Amino acid sequence: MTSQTIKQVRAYTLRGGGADYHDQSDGHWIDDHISTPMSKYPEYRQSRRSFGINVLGTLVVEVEASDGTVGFAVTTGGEPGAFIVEKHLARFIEGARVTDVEKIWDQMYQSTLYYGRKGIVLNTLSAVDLALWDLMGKLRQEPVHQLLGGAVRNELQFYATGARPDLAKQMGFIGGKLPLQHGPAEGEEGLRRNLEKLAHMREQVGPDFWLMYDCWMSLDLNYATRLAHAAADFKLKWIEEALPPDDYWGYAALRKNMPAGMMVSTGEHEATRWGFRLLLEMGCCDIIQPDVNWCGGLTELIKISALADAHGALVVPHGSSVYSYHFVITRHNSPFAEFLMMAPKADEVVPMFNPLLLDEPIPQQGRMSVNQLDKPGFGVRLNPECLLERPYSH
Ligand SMILES: C[C@H](O)[C@H](O)CC(=O)C(=O)O
Ligand SMILES: [Mg+2]
Repeated sequence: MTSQTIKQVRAYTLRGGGADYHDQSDGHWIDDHISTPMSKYPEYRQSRRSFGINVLGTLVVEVEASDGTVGFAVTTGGEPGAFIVEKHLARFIEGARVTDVEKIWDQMYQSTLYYGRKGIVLNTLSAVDLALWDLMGKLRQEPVHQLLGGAVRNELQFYATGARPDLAKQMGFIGGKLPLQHGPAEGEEGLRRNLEKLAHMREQVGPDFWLMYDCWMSLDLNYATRLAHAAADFKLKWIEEALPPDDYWGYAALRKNMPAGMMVSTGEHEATRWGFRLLLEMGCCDIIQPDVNWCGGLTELIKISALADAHGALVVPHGSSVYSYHFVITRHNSPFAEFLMMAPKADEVVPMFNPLLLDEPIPQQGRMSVNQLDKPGFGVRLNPECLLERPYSH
């Protein structure tokens, strides 16, 4: 395999679900009055699609080795991501050895520093990196979790994110994370509704099931502190992404303000070892949540995770489907994983990147055996019924 080089890299886009899991149709819980940084504008409060949460769509990156074997990965990045891959990053990938992941990562990162560092550029870079890991696995006929050092346990355990933790409990998950629906602009009435929802769910699921609130960057320090203290009565396990991702100082203060036993989690919109270093060194949170498809891919996540381990923080990746599963099963400081409920009513388990991937494993009774991951690479295929477009080529 070491002699294999990369013949070609190709970038495609897709609309409607897939890696851009916010790109859903009307009536989906994920777009039903969720608190966001845009909620202060009443006209953008009811729907996140109204302010363009789904404008990017899915990006698919394929890398083809000299023997014709193809690795691929997906992310959120759509057409701008496709442009970056085809017009800029391709020069560092084509002709390189398949195993040169560190060098390719470094060249992609350093060459985009002047317009990158986070966001869409890092999403795109992540997809290239993950496609290379998929290709290495396929060429070696080994699952990626084996390339990462091997599973440290026989199964993954999941909590579910969605509007119905009560149903998630019946489906065997270990916890349920609700989207916070009302932000500071909705005042005391909104705060009361948030707490009523939590109280109702606590009643439904009993005292021991984990309940969390995902605040999607939408609160301020005062509101988040008040919410956390009031939510302690209903045994909220953690408060997630309460503040804007650049407010490291706010997170550090929030963590100090937490009621006993409640954790702060964040990081799904953070990227690279340098971004996570700030979160960890400033004591911003107990759990970091890098999205494997956004934070820099696996090559970077290995570094982020080691740093978190040294700081005593857990790494529970945001979403990321198979890209998370293959990593989490190999790390002691990633004791459980997230499953995003993509059924419109959160009432059944469907694959997270539905409909884009074939063979995408799903939890059964909130668990996934390592055997479900024992296929070469990430073990998934592109669904030929999803019509991919290649907007640029080089
Ligand atoms: C439910 C959240 O608002 C968001 O759509 C997903 C997320 O942040 C998470 O799964 O975590
Ligand atoms: Mg979140």
